[in-house]
Amino acid sequence: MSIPEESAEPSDQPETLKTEEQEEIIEVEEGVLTEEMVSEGLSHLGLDLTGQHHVLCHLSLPNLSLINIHLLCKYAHLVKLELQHNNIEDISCLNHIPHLIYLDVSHNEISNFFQFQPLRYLQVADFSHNRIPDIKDLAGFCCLRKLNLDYNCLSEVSDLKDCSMLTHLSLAYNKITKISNLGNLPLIDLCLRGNQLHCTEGLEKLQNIQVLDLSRNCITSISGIQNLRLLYLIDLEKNQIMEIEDLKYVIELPMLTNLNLLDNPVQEHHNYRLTVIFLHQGLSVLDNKKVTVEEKVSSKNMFEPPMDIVAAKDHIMNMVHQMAQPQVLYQSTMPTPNTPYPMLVLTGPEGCRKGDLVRRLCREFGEHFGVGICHTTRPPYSGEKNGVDYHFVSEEEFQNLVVMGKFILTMQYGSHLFGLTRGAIEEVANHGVVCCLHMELEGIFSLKKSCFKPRYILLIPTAIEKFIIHMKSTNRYTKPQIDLAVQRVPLYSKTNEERKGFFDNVISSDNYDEAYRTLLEIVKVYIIRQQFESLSTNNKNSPNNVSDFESVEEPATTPVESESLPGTTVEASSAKAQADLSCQKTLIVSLSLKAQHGSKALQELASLRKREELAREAIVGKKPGLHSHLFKQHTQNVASAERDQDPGTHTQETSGSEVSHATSALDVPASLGGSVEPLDGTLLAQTTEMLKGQYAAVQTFDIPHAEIEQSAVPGSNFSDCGMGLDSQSILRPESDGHK
Ligand SMILES: Nc1ncnc2c1ncn2[C@@H]1O[C@H](COP(=O)(O)OP(=O)(O)OP(=O)(O)O)[C@@H](O)[C@H]1O
Repeated sequence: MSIPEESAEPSDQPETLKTEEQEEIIEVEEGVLTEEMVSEGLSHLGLDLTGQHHVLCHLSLPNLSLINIHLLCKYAHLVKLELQHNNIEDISCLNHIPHLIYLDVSHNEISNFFQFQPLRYLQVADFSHNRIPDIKDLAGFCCLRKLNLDYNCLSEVSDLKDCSMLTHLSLAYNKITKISNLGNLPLIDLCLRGNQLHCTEGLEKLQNIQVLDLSRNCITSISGIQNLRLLYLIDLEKNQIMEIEDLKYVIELPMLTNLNLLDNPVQEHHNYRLTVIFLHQGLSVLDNKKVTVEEKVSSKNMFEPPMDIVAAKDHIMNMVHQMAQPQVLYQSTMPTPNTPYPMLVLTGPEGCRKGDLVRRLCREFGEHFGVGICHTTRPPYSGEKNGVDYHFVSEEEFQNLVVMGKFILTMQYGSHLFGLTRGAIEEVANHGVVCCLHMELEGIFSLKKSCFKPRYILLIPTAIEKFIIHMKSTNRYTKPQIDLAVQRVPLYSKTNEERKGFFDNVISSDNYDEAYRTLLEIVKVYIIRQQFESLSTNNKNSPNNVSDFESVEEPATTPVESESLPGTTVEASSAKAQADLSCQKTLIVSLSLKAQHGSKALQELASLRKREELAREAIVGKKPGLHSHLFKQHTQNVASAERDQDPGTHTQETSGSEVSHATSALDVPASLGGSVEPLDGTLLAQTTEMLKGQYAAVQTFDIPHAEIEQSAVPGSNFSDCGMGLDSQSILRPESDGHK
């Protein structure tokens, strides 16, 4: 059976037609938006344009390979339209959807930027992953807040200046080499990740910006971003920032808390992380890692250590070097609980003439005071003499002295080193006088860590202009030196304010002569008290107690207090200038008193008395200790066992004591020339009488008695108002201090 040709023909014809139709339908279905698709993608019931009918106003049509979306012209009521992941090139249908608020056409084939009538209500537009080559004027899009243009073909950012509502703009992974014409956009968040920027030029006017992503560019300079005062996060990962110096613009950003510099050459710098943390102390996240409190403290200690830390380090260094040397006995300055070696230290900024004051005091009252001569690497000023003003040494010599453990303290001031040796104090102490020093604040911090407990007097300029004029007039100081000195003035006043009792007295240095008079006021009271104190100590320790001495009225402290403002001190000082004469008389009295005892200072006698007493106690077995082995030869082992139990006895002084006493139980200290006999009760009694006489003389010499009484330390007695270890300061700080 065969099929007739005719019948075969007609059946063929429709077959062919059907295939074409079918193909056409398939083609349409593949790229064209249909009603069915729309109906499936609609959601969210809302009101239409008239406000009278309810309509579905969200349309979501992702991943449908759509090319033709003209059908959307019929859906004018849409407010949200999502067309991501299609193949759309033409979005002109949007002209017919005037109330659109949200538009997502990401991942399409769009190459024309916003080629439709301005959508007045459009707030959020996502055009990422398209082929847009440039940005055009968006002036009509007056509600646009967020615009995403990531992964397009943009080479320049411009023409956005009229988007007066635009706060979020993302332009990541384009080919942008230049930012221009952004004007004063109210941008808060700007992303320029993955472009080809070399600098941050063009961003400086974005005053509202808070988050800035500039990662994965070729940025070498971030100049201009210092103007972005609200910026709190800046991502600069994978750029070409080389130097810490380049970060100076970041450091000026007051709100910055989060900085990312990962994969920049600057990270290779030594101590990079701590340096950046130190430079911007407001950072809480650096390189995507939380900044810890420990890091902040370490960075501060590394780059701007508090004076306490510097002093502690200096002290440790000097102690270690001292320990490494053969131990030396310093007889004259050996501290004991009741008779510390008295010292007077003047501090203040360079140029306040504290050195001159120290020298003048020691020149005029050399029987009481001697200058402790420090070492320095600075060259002598004209007129200065080696061994008189300083021991002028080379840097190498200075370092050798450090290693030899000679220093009690060292400090660098400007480009020069300064140091105080134990020998310098001992030298003065050997003459039986008070050691006077002048030094910068750092030196004070360091000295406070030592066994010495001097009286500290702060000299502070209150009239800065005058201070500068004085410094200039000396022709000694360079401009940077003057600047440094002036800059350090607040450091002194701040220390005085914050650390109650840190300084025993404060004197204004504005007027040199007045400052000297005030200094005399302070030291005159000191001299009297010091002598009474020494005597009192001897008196207590002596078996031949001079009982009637105890009835002597306690002298007073000076009213110049460390807490008083420098200005107040000046007033006080001028009020007391009239008492200067009496002060001088007092000094004369004490000088004559001293003359009667040969050249030995009372504090020396007291020191000797103390040691004698310890020896005496050891003999009678009342207080076995260091001295006991000197007398009980047969119990040597026991004594050394005791010593071993007390690690404190291995201090420099102790070991020295052992050496010195090894020859004779009652050896006279070398500082006394080895010829002075141990004191006996008669001498003590004589001394007491002498001082009583002196005290009476002082009273007749017009020392304002009321002044003395007013400032007396309540509850204290003579033995605890000395100027040293375990004693209250003579001029008691008003509140609890740090001494
Ligand atoms: N051992 C030391 N430790 C700490 N500071 C010191 C030491 N020796 C000196 N100084 C201080 O170093 C600073 C510089 O010393 P320099 O002798 O150049 O000062 P100056 O110009 O004489 O200052 P001033 O007029 O205040 O005495 C001064 O403030 C001085 O007091």
